[in-house]
Amino acid sequence: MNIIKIKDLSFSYDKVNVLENINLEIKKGDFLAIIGPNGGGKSTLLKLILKLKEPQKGSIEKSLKEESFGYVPQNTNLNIDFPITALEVVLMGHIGSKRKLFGYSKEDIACAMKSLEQVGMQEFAKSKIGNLSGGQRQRVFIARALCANPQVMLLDEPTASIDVKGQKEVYELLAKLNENITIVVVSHDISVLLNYAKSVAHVNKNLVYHKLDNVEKNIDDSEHLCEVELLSALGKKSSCGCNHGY
Ligand SMILES: Nc1ncnc2c1ncn2[C@@H]1O[C@H](COP(=O)(O)OP(=O)(O)OP(=O)(O)O)[C@@H](O)[C@H]1O
Repeated sequence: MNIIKIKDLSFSYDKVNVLENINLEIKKGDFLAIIGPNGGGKSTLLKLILKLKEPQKGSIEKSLKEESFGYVPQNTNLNIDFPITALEVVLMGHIGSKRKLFGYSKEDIACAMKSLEQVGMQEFAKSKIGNLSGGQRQRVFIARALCANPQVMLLDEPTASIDVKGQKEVYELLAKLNENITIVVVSHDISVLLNYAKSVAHVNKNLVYHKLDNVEKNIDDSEHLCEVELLSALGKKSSCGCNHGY
């Protein structure tokens, strides 16, 4: 079943075309990696899917209600020096949350604790967000999106500035969540990511889609291959725009 169907989509900022004739179908249960060079249009594509921007040409059809889509943005607007706990960060994402004068309801807190448990961070509920590692903090942001009970989760570079061990932990968590939730993740950590993804969309103004089912995915994540080399290792070709002759 298609959850998202993008047809002939184009988008420009101030007449500069960033996405051109994009076609993509995202199926229920997919784990889609969106990769591509800096400025290639990946974040813009996520924002269009989330209706944070409107396409100038083409269409995006969704078979689920808007509230079924959870979003973990690239730069969470949160000052990590602000003295807020992991639990409070998660509570901010609880859709039914009605902030009371003296705190949140028991149900809100139970729901937030459940989300923290899902990401393995329950024991850090009372820790200040600034005292957590990058990987732990990211898991808290994922818990915040989980609190709204999404069927699809879109994440924009969830492992930026996290070490390889932390990256793997985040992707392993996403793979576990993928048992019930469709995952769409923008990332530059492709050597790690491709070991978890079921399909990959390479975005550089245009979009090239590869299904990764039935492909040997034992990619050595200690090697830092470029996107074209990786896709080529998977037996695919890409038009990524690097100087590799494709
Ligand atoms: N609000 C904006 N106004 C004008 N131009 C923008 C705006 N947002 C992004 N752009 C431009 O659109 C292009 C695509 O940006 P986008 O953030 O979608 O790329 P990206 O693939 O996510 O990049 P990165 O990997 O660096 O995060 C870039 O050239 C960027 O400078």
